[in-house]
Amino acid sequence: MVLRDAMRTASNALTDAVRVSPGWLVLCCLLVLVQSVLPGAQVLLISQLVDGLAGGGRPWGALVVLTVVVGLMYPLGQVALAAGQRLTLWLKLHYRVELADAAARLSPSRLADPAVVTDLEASQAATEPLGQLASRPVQVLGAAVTSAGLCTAIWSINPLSGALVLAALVPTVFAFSLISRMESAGWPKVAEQDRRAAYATEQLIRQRSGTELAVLGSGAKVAALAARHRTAATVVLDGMIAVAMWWELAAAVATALLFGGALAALVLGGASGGAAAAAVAGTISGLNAIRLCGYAFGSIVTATPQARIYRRFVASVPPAAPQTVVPVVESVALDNVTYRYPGADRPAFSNVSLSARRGELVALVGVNGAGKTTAVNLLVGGLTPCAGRILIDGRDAADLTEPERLGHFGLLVQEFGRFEFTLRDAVALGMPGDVPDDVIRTALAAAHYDRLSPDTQLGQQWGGIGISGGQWQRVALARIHLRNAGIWILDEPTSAIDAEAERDIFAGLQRTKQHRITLVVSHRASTLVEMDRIYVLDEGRVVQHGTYQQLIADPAGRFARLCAAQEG
Ligand SMILES: Nc1ncnc2c1ncn2[C@@H]1O[C@H](COP(=O)(O)OP(=O)(O)OP(=O)(O)O)[C@@H](O)[C@H]1O
Repeated sequence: MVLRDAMRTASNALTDAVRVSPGWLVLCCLLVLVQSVLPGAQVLLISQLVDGLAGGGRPWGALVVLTVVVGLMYPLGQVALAAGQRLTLWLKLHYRVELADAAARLSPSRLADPAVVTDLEASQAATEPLGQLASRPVQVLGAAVTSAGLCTAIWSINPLSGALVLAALVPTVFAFSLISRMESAGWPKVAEQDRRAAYATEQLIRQRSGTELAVLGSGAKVAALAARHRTAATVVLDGMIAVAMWWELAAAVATALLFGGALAALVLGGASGGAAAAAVAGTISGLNAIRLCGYAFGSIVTATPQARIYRRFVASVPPAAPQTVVPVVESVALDNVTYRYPGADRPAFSNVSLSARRGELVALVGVNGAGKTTAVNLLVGGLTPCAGRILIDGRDAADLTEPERLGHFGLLVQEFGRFEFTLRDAVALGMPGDVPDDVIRTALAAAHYDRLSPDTQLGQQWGGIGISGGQWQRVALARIHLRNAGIWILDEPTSAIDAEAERDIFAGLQRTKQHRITLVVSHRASTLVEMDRIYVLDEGRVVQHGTYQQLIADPAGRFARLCAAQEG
């Protein structure tokens, strides 16, 4: 099983190397193969040289060739190493680019699955060992050729010695199979602890969370959490190294005994002095080859689980489907929709029906946990209803492909991205393809943020400018203006924006509303006066709906109580 999996991993890595960097792979193979026949040749030449000298001759031929062979070993080894490193470099680049492409194709519904995010992170970590994988089977092959060459050379002197030299490979391969199986079980635990430690460390070094922790004086607590996870990972690793050390020691002793047996068989078989000297030199080369073979084989087996996660993840992401923005949508509706989060004991969203038509400004309002974000995720397809339908222009959204469905929406989420690119690039993310500067400027003006040049680099860490939370929100809003899809979903679109600009932004939405359906998610009653219809959500149900005036007129209603609580 371990062997079969390792062979599949090795063959996949070689296939990738053939595609990505065939030149370096071929050079690597050639150099390693040439290098691997040298120890066998060395044995024969030493035997001839020593026996020739003992016989009183001057074996110049053997001496010259032996000098060439020994002289070639070191430079060939160095060049093979460099070729292997270059192969690794290009493969690593290939895997990183391939993974970034796959991550860019992830749909919101897949991103909502925590297992997908875990796999993505594991795949990211896998690009490093994966890059090194292709040179490993070449090294194993080289070691096998070295052993076979030595075996043949020594066999010609004494067959039993030759067989023992070949058998000396077995303990190492066996030990590394066991070590690798143990490591395959241990690595996921190490990776999990490392992931948690990295997350905690990130909180310390990210500007926003780091500042909050510094102000709270609680950085040390987070550092202690990170240390706890790192320690747990280190303990698992340390245990694995201890076990591996014993297995390697046992294999080394068994190998030494087999080589010793090979030498003893030579002596008992009455070998000449030259043969004995050659066998000793061959033993040293053989031990090196076996050590390298064990290491390379172990690396393949250890990387196998990571390679499997990487390949499964990349293969699971469908090819890019171009998204076409749909600029005109007549209606959108939730039709009796129920949704229960996996593992939750009751639905977060129960039998909700609501609708909006082109030209309407519709609000979803409710306290924390009322179900507003769930409603948004159901609409855009991040979540799939347990019952009921989402209708876009009367058509069940479940019948649309994910890119088709997403093309209907411009979504401004509360946790909008603060993309520290140039202002042009940060806004141009709003729509596919290249966007001319005048279109970028128009979008920024619509979001009331037109005082900076599109060339401005955002983010001080890149030598650019720092901008405020409200200004970031306007950049995000400019992306929605640029996208200009038929349905706009704005989740607290002005939460970080000052009252004056907020008024302007809502007046702008009101003025241009006939072109689209606008759904606004908000807690704040002051922003809702402009709305044509308001749905009040409570514990996952629509408890009231109507215009602002209708809802406020019922002092016992949920909406009026919500407003009163906010004003109070
Ligand atoms: N991933 C999740 N798994 C399980 N339950 C969840 C998940 N996300 C939200 N919930 C639960 O679903 C309910 C509705 O949450 P939702 O995020 O939709 O509320 P919300 O109205 O957007 O709240 P807020 O105003 O705080 O953003 C809550 O009870 C919440 O605890």
